Amino acid sequence: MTGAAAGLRIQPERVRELLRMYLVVGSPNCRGADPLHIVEEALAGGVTLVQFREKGPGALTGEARFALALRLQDACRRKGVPFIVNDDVDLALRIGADGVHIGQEDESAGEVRARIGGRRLLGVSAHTPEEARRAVEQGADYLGIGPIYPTASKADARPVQGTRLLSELRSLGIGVPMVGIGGITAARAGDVVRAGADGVAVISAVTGVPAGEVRTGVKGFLTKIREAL
Ligand SMILES: Cc1ncc(COP(=O)(O)OP(=O)(O)O)c(N)n1
Ligand SMILES: Cc1nc(C(=O)O)sc1CCOP(=O)(O)O
Ligand SMILES: [Mg+2]
Repeated sequence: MTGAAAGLRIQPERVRELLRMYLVVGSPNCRGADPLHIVEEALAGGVTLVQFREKGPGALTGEARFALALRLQDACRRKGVPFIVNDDVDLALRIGADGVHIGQEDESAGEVRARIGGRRLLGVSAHTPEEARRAVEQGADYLGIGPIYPTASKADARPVQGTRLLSELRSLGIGVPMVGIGGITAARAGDVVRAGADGVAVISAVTGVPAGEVRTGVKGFLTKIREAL
């Protein structure tokens, strides 16, 4: 499937900035609130990248999932914020998303890069220096490193690793853009960035607060991130 053209041309030198405050979101994370409203509030607060991760108990399937992806992508387009699809390359191509995020249990990075072409962003989860190097060789634009802290948002998360792997990868000279993920709160965001991440990827600290607090919550994250850069 070739699908719709990607909407935004993302320059490689912009990737670090896009990772600063990365919202990962699906309807199961929104605790009954409208995911579109949560995403719009998060965009108003200043999130820099959004990943559609429709996964876990009660996740939408089929056309309802497709329709939600389109609505969230439209909201991101209106703000000029890139929209990434988790795991599902077919969906990303069908809606003309700006990229895909995959893990070690998904299709290989090389295969996904071949399918999405050079214009779309490719994010890959890595848990060791070897996985990080292989992902970069196969065309990853950025790495997702986690779980940094305990998380309730991913049932099959690997053991918590703290900020150790981020620092190790940087000390090995791996300079690719990286984002920390897993249990990250505004209070912890500075430590993640100081360890070497270009930004933080967050589910519950944004989607799990009352909708009226999402915007100020995101602004609070951005303050801590900027202080740590
Ligand atoms: C930014 C970011 N980093 C890591 C992940 C996790 O990806 P994966 O290991 O494939 O797990 P699932 O999210 O698919 O359950 C991510 N989604 N985003
Ligand atoms: C989607 C995801 N991936 C992880 C990894 O370790 O790769 S942790 C995680 C869940 C992040 O959600 P929260 O911010 O609520 O902890
Ligand atoms: Mg995955």
